[in-house]
Amino acid sequence: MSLRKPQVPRLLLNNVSCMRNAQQILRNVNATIHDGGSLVLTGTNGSGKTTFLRMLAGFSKPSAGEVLWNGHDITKSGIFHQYKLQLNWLSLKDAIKSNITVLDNVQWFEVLEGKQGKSLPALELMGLGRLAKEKAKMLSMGQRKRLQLARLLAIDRQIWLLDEPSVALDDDGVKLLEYIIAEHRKKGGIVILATHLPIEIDDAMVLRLPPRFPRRMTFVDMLDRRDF
Ligand SMILES: Nc1ncnc2c1ncn2[C@@H]1O[C@H](COP(=O)(O)OP(=O)(O)OP(=O)(O)O)[C@@H](O)[C@H]1O
Repeated sequence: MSLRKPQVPRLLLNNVSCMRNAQQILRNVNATIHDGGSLVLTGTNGSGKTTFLRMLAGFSKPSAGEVLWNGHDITKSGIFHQYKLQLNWLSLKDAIKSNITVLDNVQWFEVLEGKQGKSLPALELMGLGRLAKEKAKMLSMGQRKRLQLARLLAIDRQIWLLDEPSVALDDDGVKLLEYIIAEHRKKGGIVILATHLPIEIDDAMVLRLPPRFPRRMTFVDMLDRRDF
């Protein structure tokens, strides 16, 4: 008989609901995530994927249920202070400053983190080494996304919250994204991401959020109907 205590999950969502602007967006969500785990959020536009990530990032509080980190409620201020230092947030707003260099756009975040030396290797891994000394305004959409991913690597925190990380990436970019996610997880990192696009992540839990409103016939459906 094993006497080992059951492991406390790094993150636990216990019957969580979340409101936004007085509207119920998420209802009774449950998830358990251990070190090295990954959760992929899917669902129709407006189903609440970003809301889910924002709640985990602490931008909004659950209206019911609880989010536990190491068994502690993240909404308690002492806990949140420690928890937020584990988070790395990537969203469609990329916070890239156009008039400083690509390298400075990563290094600035790294320095704020009290770290050094990872920015250039991260940019090189993401295929932007050649552009490191250029102003960021030179970057294309996909290159901007690669820069955001280089930041994740340079800052190197445990919990990645990624909102549509593969948007604008080409095939190689998506493969790089899949690679850095796999490497991060091997080190015990956690990756929670929202996406509409296919992405290969081994053993990821997939949570499909239900649509918020009953689906009505759309223009696309009308085009599909032969008798129309
Ligand atoms: N700033 C806001 N204030 C109030 N309600 C909002 C706000 N942003 C989004 N919502 C509402 O919250 C719901 C969920 O939005 P959310 O952005 O989480 O969906 P999503 O699944 O990420 O959608 P998408 O696939 O389009 O990115 C939507 O129905 C939307 O109307």
